[in-house]
Amino acid sequence: METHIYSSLQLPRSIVAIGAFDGVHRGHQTVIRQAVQRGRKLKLPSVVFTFDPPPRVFFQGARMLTTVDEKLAKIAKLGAKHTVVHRFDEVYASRSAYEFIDCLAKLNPAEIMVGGDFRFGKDRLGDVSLLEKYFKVSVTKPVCCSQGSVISSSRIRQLISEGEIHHSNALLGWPAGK
Ligand SMILES: Cc1cc2nc3c(=O)[nH]c(=O)nc-3n(C[C@H](O)[C@H](O)[C@H](O)COP(=O)(O)O)c2cc1C
Ligand SMILES: Nc1ncnc2c1ncn2[C@@H]1O[C@H](COP(=O)(O)OP(=O)(O)OP(=O)(O)O)[C@@H](O)[C@H]1O
Repeated sequence: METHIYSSLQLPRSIVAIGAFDGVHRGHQTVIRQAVQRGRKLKLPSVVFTFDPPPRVFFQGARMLTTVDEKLAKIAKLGAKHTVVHRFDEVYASRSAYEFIDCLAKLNPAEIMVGGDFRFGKDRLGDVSLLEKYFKVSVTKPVCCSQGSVISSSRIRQLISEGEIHHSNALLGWPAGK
């Protein structure tokens, strides 16, 4: 896997998965795997576009589940060809949804994979329907745990804070630290 930390990447065509991907939990794994599989099928490079720190860590001081290196190692295991890591800071967060779309356009995505609740740009004003005006978008169905609730990094953080390590590992889909 080629990693592009805080640098821009330009590609003639690609398949892109976007998200904070903190923990690279089972929901994230599904989004990323779909991009990897689609890329293999269409013979296009798969790109995971992510942020460091995760926006929720930056804005809300949430506990980070994986360091950027751990996150990159997990994404590599899932078979992505490239990972772009964008520094998430005050300046980046103030970029508009349209500026983010311009940035994605440099990757010439044939398809973009995200979950239905994906938001982007200043004040989270960009959503899936805006993205769909510019690109072909595939929305991954929510991946749920055996009890039926949607898996999220927030839920895993809560379980860890309650000492529910066994349960949090089940939602992560790989043991903590691996
Ligand atoms: C250019 C850009 C600007 C953003 N600005 C904000 C913001 O002002 N407030 C906010 O809560 N999140 C902001 N975000 C973070 C998004 O809400 C979201 O967390 C991010 O796109 C990752 O998606 P995910 O949380 O679904 O993984 C921004 C994201 C991008 C790409
Ligand atoms: N359980 C899930 N099933 C399907 N897609 C998901 C799931 N969780 C997240 N995604 C998608 O994966 C990408 C990255 O999501 P993100 O990093 O915001 O995860 P999250 O678990 O919802 O995080 P947080 O709880 O911190 O908001 C987004 O496109 C999001 O919509």
